[in-house]
Amino acid sequence: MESPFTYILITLFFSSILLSIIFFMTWQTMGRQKYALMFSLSFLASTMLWANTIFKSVLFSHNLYWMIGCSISMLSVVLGTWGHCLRTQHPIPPWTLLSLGVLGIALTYYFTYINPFIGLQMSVYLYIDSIFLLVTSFVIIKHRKKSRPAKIGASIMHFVFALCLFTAASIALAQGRAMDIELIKLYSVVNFTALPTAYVGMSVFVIYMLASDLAEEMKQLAMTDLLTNCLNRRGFYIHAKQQMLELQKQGQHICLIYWDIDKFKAINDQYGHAGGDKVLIYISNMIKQNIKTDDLLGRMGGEEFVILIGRGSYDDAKSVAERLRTMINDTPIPFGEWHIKVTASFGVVELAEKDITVEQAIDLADNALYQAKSSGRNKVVFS
Ligand SMILES: Nc1nc2c(ncn2[C@@H]2O[C@H](COP(=O)(O)OP(=O)(O)OP(=O)(O)O)[C@@H](O)[C@H]2O)c(=O)[nH]1
Repeated sequence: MESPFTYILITLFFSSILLSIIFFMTWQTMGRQKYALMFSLSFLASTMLWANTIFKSVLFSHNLYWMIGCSISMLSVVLGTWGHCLRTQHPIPPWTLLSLGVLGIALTYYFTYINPFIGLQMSVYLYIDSIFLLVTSFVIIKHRKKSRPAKIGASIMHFVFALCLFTAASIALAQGRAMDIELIKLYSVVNFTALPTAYVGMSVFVIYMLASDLAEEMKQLAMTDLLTNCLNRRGFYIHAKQQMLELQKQGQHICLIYWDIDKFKAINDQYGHAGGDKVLIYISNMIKQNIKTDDLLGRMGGEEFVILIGRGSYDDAKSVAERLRTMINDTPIPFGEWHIKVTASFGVVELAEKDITVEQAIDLADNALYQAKSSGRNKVVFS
């Protein structure tokens, strides 16, 4: 009859294989993101770690088994942390992670062969593993200002896993230079109860986090205009409602600007659809660069755009439209050997009343735009 620990190890071995396969498939199906491959390799390393522990007494001497286990464990956490840094575009350089991993292996080698010290031999690499997990926990939660539940969960699970490793390491260290059977028993209890739970919990939360990344990406895609990368009509309505409340709370003076490129059909006719597309992309980028990051720019369809802005006064807000009109008028757009001359007309409405809706504001601004068009184009009309 094998010890119950062996069955736990076998379960961990198979769980790690499955996790490695899941992340490999994620890598293949989610645009070959490097971080998913790193996670797959990290779990593959864990698989080898559990296999090494299962077969330890059969294959290797105790010290060799320990060195192999410590090296694979380091490899696994380095790859995992590296993956999380890639996912969050965190600037920690990979060589820092690798150096810390190599330091863990070197110290363990030193306390195993050169200056045998059982407490340090067993604990140093676990302490370093827990540093990696704490770094990962921090990197996940710091990624974006607003954390989603999946990220909070994944960050907490990495923290819990780090805490379990830290506890196991501290029990091992308490042995001192020689082995202490009672402490080894306690170490095994932590190793085989808290650690597997934290390990599986952490892995599941990472999968949940990647699924939630995908959901977020889909949501963004559904609200983005693919040609200009601005918000589309749906995205604009959703964001504008929240933004209006936010700007009202800040006591800002809000304006909605509805604008439309003049005689766009003629541009298409003269320069082809590609020329028209170039004009749409160029102008929307130019506008994005010349409004504040909090201002919302949306493409309502065709060559019609809308901007929601908040400023200290209505005069400031209204002057934005005139500034943008002049800029478009003064900036011929390079297209092949040509420079396309473009103008645009603007309708502007003040959102002075608190209970005005985005839809009503757009209707009013659209009326003003219509007047700008019918009175000669290339002008700004206030509602
Ligand atoms: N290149 C390109 N053209 C588009 C796109 N969407 C709509 N259009 C074209 O935009 C043109 C809009 O023409 P109209 O609505 O007549 O407006 P206009 O020619 O700008 O005239 P005014 O608005 O009155 O100044 C149509 O020819 C559409 O085919 C697009 O994504 N790319």
